Amino acid sequence: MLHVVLYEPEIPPNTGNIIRLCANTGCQLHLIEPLGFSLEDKQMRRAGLDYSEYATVRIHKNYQDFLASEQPARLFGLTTKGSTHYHQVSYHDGDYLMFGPETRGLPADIREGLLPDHRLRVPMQPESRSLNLSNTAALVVYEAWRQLGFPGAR
Ligand SMILES: C[S@@+](CC[C@H](N)C(=O)[O-])C[C@H]1O[C@@H](n2cnc3c(N)ncnc32)[C@H](O)[C@@H]1O
Repeated sequence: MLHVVLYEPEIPPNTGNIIRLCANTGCQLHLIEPLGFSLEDKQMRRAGLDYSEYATVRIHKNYQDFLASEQPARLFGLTTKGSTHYHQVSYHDGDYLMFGPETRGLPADIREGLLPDHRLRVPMQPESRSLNLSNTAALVVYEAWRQLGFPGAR
């Protein structure tokens, strides 16, 4: 199983999209607090998620708690400051794919704590600043799931 990690997400509809993405691709979703909203938020409810989709979500109090409880063997961080392109990685079952908050991205200390070749970037035009969080998650999750042979898909 692949794992998706949202570090301190801020915008409810992005997290709603990613909950659905994880439910559809069989990923475990980890949300690292503080969240910029409540999971009961009206905008989250508007995403129309059902109970089984929420079942993919695990909440962690902070990054240290996440590391201590999950002990990820391989943790990748998606960052506009990454040097490896996301499609050049050979993904493994059990990999963790972490994404930063919408307005700030992953903090420098967390980025720098990752192996340099685990800091992944999605190619963009030179003048572009960043992609939308949930679009980025969809690209990377589908690339990793594709490489694994779409396990569990029909
Ligand atoms: C809206 S972006 C954050 C923008 C922030 N100013 C930055 O430069 O990281 C939210 C998250 O989406 C992901 N993201 C967006 N565009 C990306 C790209 N081109 N390459 C890798 N990750 C990207 C990252 O995880 C980022 O933390």
